Amino acid sequence: MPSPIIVAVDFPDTKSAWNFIDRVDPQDCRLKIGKELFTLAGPDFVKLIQNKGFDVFLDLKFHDIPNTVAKAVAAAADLGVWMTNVHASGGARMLQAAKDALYHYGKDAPLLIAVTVLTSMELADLREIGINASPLEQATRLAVLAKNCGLDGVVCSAKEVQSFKIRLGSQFKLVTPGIRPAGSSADDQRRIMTPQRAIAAGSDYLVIGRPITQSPDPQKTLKDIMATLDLK
Ligand SMILES: O=C(O)c1cc(=O)[nH]c(=O)n1[C@@H]1O[C@H](COP(=O)(O)O)[C@@H](O)[C@H]1O
Repeated sequence: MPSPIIVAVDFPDTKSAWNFIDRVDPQDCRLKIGKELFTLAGPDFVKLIQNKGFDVFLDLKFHDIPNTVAKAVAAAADLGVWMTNVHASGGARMLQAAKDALYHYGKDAPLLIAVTVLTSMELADLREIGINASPLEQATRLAVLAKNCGLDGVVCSAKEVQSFKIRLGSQFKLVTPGIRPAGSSADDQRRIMTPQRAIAAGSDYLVIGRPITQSPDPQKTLKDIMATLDLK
């Protein structure tokens, strides 16, 4: 069974990124390329990683007017990535435009995932930006919107997964960052859960960065985390 772990390859330069990538096995994880490395190294870097056999989640969290997001999502599809994402808070017309842009790619289209409430945010952060709902309420509102617009799933906290699986169905993919093995630092994350509990709750994919990328032996840490998971 393919690994549910997506490693967030967040590094300040390509040399350190390659040093990491060369030490992990594409059988054991997929790789997420985000704003830092994509800004530094661009599409060619993504292609090189794909050529090494890794599925790539291009995490650029597009959030703009519908036309701009549609074009950006199509550019991600042209790169041949496995998964890409947009912010659900861009609204229904933006989400629909993103979905429509992938129509012509058929089965080669990347999975299109909407970010709900960032896992670094808690109640007080939502209040600060004028949202008077709990993270669960706000994430639910955005996840329902994403599902109604035909997206493949959402990025959410593992704390929301149990409720979302019931409400949104088993086919709707739940991608959960904010994953921290017991005893590791939360860093800037707020709504966190252990890998074992996140999988037990129903997460489809675990996004894990620093606990693996900063490990002296990333492949061993990856295997250790996989050994804790009860995969069905
Ligand atoms: O879309 C994401 O991947 C994402 C959404 C979210 O709500 N929270 C979140 O942490 N992420 C990403 O997941 C990764 C988490 O990294 P670590 O905190 O190092 O495990 C980072 O690359 C974030 O950009």
